[in-house]
Amino acid sequence: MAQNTILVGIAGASASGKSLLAQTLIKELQSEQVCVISEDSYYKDQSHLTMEERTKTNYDHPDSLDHELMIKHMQELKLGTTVPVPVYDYSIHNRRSETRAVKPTRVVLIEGILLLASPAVRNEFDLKFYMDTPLDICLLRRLQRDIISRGRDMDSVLKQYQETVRPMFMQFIEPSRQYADLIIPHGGRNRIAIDLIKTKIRSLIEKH
Ligand SMILES: Nc1ncnc2c1ncn2[C@@H]1O[C@H](COP(=O)(O)OP(=O)(O)O)[C@@H](O)[C@H]1O
Ligand SMILES: O=c1ccn([C@@H]2O[C@H](COP(=O)(O)O)[C@@H](O)[C@H]2O)c(=O)[nH]1
Repeated sequence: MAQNTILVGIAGASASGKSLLAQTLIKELQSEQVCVISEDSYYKDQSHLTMEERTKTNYDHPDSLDHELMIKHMQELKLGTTVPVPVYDYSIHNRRSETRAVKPTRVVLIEGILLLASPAVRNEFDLKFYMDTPLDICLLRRLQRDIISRGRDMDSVLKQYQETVRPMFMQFIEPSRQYADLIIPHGGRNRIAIDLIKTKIRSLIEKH
């Protein structure tokens, strides 16, 4: 039996442009056969911790993510099942009580920092991309984004960057680059990469 849902992974450093690339593809493809899930949705539930304790979590280590649930959802999507994806709220460092129903569209884009770091997760993907944006550019974009959209201040972003974001990038994310099928430079506005990926996705939708 032909596989119905194709899973496409977009990995890379925080603020490398993964989400922008995924959203641009969704907007420009204008197809009901494509949707996007963020790995961030699968940060573990932290309701049992105080806000102060939550700020100390290492959100760049694989242990902070419920990859088991994510893999279960990836496998269910491939079997044609709609899945309840958790909704994550960065401002409280926790999941919200509601979930988002994601249907098994022909192509499901999944974007996240640690998608290629473990064999169990990366083996579920049919196509794997890695956003290869220089780290200093990522830091500048993260500072701006986290202050404007994620309820953070400059001191906390810089402290977290030095204590966990950069070290975990070196330990887990950068070494996972070798597992990508395609490496994308210049961030989420790389027009040639966007057009090539759109052509590939359209051909997958048409073959269906
Ligand atoms: N090529 C680019 N040029 C300018 N800004 C960009 C570019 N790529 C991403 N950004 C901006 O940088 C920030 C981080 O990008 P985002 O897509 O959220 O990264 P990620 O999903 O990898 O964490 C966002 O505010 C986004 O609009
Ligand atoms: O509560 C949280 C959860 C995550 N983070 C940071 O988010 C990034 C991953 O998301 P991107 O969209 O790829 O940037 C990761 O580096 C975590 O440090 C957080 O700060 N707080």
